[in-house]
Amino acid sequence: MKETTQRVIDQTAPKHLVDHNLVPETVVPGVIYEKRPARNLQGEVVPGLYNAWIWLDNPKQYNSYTTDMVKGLILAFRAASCARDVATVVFTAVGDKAFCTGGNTKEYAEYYAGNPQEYRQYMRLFNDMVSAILGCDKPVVCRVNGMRIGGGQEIGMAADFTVAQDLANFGQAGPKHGSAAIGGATDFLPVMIGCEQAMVSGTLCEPFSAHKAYRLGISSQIVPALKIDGKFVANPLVITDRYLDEFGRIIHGEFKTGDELAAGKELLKRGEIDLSLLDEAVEKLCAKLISTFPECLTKSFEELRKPKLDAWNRNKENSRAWLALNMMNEARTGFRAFNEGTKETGREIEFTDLRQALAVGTPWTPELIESLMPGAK
Ligand SMILES: CC(C)(COP(=O)(O)OP(=O)(O)OC[C@H]1O[C@@H](n2cnc3c(N)ncnc32)[C@H](O)[C@@H]1OP(=O)(O)O)[C@@H](O)C(=O)NCCC(=O)NCCSC(=O)C1=CCCCC1=O
Repeated sequence: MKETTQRVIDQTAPKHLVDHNLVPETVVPGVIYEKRPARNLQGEVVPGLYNAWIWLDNPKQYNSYTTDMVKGLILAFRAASCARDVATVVFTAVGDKAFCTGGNTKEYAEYYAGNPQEYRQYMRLFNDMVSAILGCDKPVVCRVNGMRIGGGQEIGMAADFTVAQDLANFGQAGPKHGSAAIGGATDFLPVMIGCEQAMVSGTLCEPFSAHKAYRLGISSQIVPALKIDGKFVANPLVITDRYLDEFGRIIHGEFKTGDELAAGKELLKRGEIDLSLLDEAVEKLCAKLISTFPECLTKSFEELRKPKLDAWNRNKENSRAWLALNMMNEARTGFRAFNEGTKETGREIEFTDLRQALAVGTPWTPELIESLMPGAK
């Protein structure tokens, strides 16, 4: 730093700083808040400036968030927002399998199923978490270390940037597990990828690859993560070497099939996952972000968030109410099925059985729900 600027700081910066945090501590199990020194474009540490790395830490359950973790995230985003010395927030998760697969289905099935008033309170916290990301006073970079599914995709899309390792899949789970992707996805997806692709993602729940996410515009950068014999290679399960099929349809980023897929799986088994390029890309983006005027940057991202924020604010209260009541029937059934099912029985219900029952006016009863559980005799 120039000596003249340092002199001004010494003479004019207040000796005591007011703490604007809601609570002094932000330590919640399952969420890690870490301040890492910020770096400039040359990769050098900039003394006195940091990036806040907010980690989901529940890798055994694919970094799904429990109620306590939702609270932890709200506090963490508030802490980062208030920290004068924090330039950028990096929102990520532990491990290389999953960034987040949404709400914790065990908690949903064992506590919230059939308990709409409790889920309504949970949804207050969930909504506050999404709003905390969208309202963060610092730019938020989602470092996608692995799959981003369901509510995980929703909180990821609430971030300003998405930088992903290319083995990560993206998608929604709601209508397959008894929910609707109205925790942000139905607000953000049409804005980000257009109505038709949003419809495909939000209703059919077929995951798409990082390469496709990049092509559609959910991610601004992807990097390879698989190393074979010490060399990075693109995700071998996905078509990355050609753009069109013989009929002119886009196949770049689609999942391989047949022998090509089998060969890809063999390669994947042989390799090791290394997220160093992901970290490099994230650090570089953070460095670009601090090489700007702070207020002008803030005004810019606040304006650019508006299409997402407007849709979110328009719908979030209605969504909360609908999701709460849906815990009486479809969510109660779908989340229990995922939680109680196994790889052998399957973890989804027979959807056509339910539809056939409803088509002849069968009411929702506990007996109907039991009969739909995977493996029910
Ligand atoms: C498709 C999957 C994401 C990944 O499938 P696969 O690769 O086959 O892994 P699994 O064997 O299924 O999972 C590995 C272990 O992780 C546990 N797991 C995964 N996801 C969750 C979760 N969300 N909560 C709790 N535990 C989870 C899984 O049980 C395995 O552990 P085990 O001990 O059994 O070996 C697949 O995992 C999947 O579909 N997961 C569930 C996705 C989901 O339904 N998420 C909730 C969506 S709804 C949501 O998030 C909402 C947010 C707010 C608004 C309302 C709402 O609904």
